[in-house]
Amino acid sequence: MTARHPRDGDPLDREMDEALALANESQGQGPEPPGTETEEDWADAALNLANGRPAPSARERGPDSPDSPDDTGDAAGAGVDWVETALDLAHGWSADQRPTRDGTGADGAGRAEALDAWSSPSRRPGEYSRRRSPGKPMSEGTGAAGMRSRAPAPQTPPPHPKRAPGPTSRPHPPPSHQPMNEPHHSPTSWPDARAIAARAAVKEAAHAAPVMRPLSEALGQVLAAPLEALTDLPPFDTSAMDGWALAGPGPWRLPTDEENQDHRGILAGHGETAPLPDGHAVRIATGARVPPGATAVLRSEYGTDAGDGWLHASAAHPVVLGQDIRNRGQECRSGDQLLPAGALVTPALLGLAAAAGYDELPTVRRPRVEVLILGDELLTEGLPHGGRIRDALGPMVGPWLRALGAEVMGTRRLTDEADAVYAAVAESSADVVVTTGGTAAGPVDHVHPTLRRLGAELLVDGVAVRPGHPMLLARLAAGNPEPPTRPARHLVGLPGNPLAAVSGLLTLAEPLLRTLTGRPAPAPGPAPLAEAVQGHPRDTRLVPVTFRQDAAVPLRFNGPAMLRGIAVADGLAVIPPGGAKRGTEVEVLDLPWSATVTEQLSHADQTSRGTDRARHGTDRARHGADGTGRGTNRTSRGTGRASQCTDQVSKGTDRAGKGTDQVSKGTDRAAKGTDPAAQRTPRANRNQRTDRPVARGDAEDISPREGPA
Ligand SMILES: Nc1nc2c(c(=O)[nH]1)N[C@H]1C(S)=C(S)[C@@H](COP(=O)(O)OP(=O)(O)OC[C@H]3O[C@@H](n4cnc5c(N)ncnc54)[C@H](O)[C@@H]3O)O[C@H]1N2
Ligand code: MOO
Repeated sequence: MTARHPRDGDPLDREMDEALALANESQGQGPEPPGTETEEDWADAALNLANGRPAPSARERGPDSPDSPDDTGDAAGAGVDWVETALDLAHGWSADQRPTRDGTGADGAGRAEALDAWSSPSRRPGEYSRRRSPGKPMSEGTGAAGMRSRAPAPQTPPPHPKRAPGPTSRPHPPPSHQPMNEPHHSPTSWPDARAIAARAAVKEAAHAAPVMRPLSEALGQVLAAPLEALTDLPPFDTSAMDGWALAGPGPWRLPTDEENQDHRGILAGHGETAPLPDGHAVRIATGARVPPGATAVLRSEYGTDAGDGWLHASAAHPVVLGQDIRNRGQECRSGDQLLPAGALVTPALLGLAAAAGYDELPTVRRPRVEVLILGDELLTEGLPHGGRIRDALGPMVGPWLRALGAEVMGTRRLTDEADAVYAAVAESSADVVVTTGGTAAGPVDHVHPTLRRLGAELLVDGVAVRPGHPMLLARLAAGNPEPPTRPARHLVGLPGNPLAAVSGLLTLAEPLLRTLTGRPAPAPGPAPLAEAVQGHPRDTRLVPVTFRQDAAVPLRFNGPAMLRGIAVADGLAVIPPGGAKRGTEVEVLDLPWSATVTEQLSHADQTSRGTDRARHGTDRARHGADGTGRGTNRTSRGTGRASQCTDQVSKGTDRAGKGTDQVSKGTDRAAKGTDPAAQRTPRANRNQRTDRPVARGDAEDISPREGPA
């Protein structure tokens, strides 16, 4: 699905994405990235780093420079944008010097407005866009058939001119054979896109009825209601030790043989026993119900039964009132809230729920998701051949969505035919349809036309993020062809470039599914960068990182079409427009790998029992113990991962060492409360599951009367 009309998009943006990827890989040889400095600096640095050479002055370069952009295949026309501007600035070209796509110079009449922008090279990209994009964004009523955009005004500078709306009044539904898509309009900022995705399905989530699941099938689900204790815990006064239950001060009279029908004394599981008279003792086991009248428990190693019918406490261990008795209700009283709605059902929660009297749990219904893979060029097996490549997203997206809490109904591969895509989306019974590929504006990119034919509402149409900017989120109308009573469905359009698809998963699918699965938002997890990362001047970048000593180390192979970096990553660092210097605390998005591992373990465990029931249970447990897994993920950060990534990272220990310095400085500052980053949760402290509200029952509560074990 790669054939494109030359006027449709941003090949130069993509070229710059690749340049950014290369720049990161070769930072050791290049200048420090400019951070938030000028766009010209950024363009210079990116290009030099990408080309692996020191930065010459702009005047040293000319139109014959090897990094000339004239091989990009982009038509000029509406195609002028900040990247071209940056390239020209980097090359020292003026507008009329800049080579055109056909190599003949300025492009003629259609170019006039664009050329106007070149006359002031110090202008920022938004200014060019503003001058050349007088039209309203599509969201303000461009009349694209059936499509409305709710995307708020972007925080980033105004849109790329190619995405600025043109006249889009088109009859509804448009013809399915429409060869070319509408131009993109203004991208939504990355934070706004995530916020919109998180809010998009609030109504649907609220109306979904909880599903009662037996404890054996509830692992990895989310509680749909608070977990309230159905009993006191412990439910009765309990002996904490093997020994004797005592009444009053000693020595204590032991039962005679006649009285002591069971020489083992009171065992766990026995019903209520006769009251213990003052001055008497009786053998008792750990977990047994303490008899009425007992005032303490004496551990077997602290007392002596001399065989004369009397029990003596050792002088070294004087008996304290109530010692080694766990009082009824010490952990909770019946009706206490143990965990809030939204808590992830972990193995520990299952244990607690059982202790508190539950046989089954009310869980949030998992959203049903269908994955549609678009692209005639994709092979499902064997080696790439004849211009065709392996489908990397089919095997990846479904499991990723499961890890995010979805029930994946299936993954279908579709041909690049408009009607096939339309039919698949229209007929899907999924709550969320996730497509891959076809989001751009080429002749066989059918996602936008399909949404138009369906009268979908575009909530996000392009995001100011690299990679992944063509990603989209739409609400599919609940009317025809569906029954009107049906809740709205959503569609997440992931771009075809594999890392761009990952970016879409984390930017749009994760917040959408988080709402639909009732999970709380993860606490922000900033980490200091072990090295500087080049930024895009206008868009957020998501860069695969691994952790070394809690600093985020950017990984190589982070180009839009590459998965090699993300495959060894611990997370995706959120690099703000303009870039980030070494030591800067940046947000790092977690990857749900460990949940997938949990799924596999669960699967292995269940299938070894070989029952249908087990298969069912595995399916249900599939998205795994997110929270517990995260802890594991984080603790492994400084150890195994670090060695694994030695050849992944572009810098030696020197840089990382400096990064570590920055970490400790950051920590110091945070401790003093002077650093704004201290407002957020440092990643190092996040093993404590800050993403889950703390309920009363979370607090450790050890009876002061229970001695040390
Ligand atoms: N003229 C323009 N062309 C492109 C633009 C643009 O703005 N203007 N944006 C580029 C960017 S950025 C991306 S990302 C892609 C998104 O395009 P689509 O979502 O329409 O995806 P495709 O064209 O179908 O595929 C893009 C690329 O990815 C490969 N691909 C697709 N699916 C898979 C898969 N399942 N497994 C592995 N690889 C896949 C496909 O072969 C293409 O190479 O558009 C750019 N173009
Ligand atoms: O390169 Mo695209 O940004 O991969 O989305």
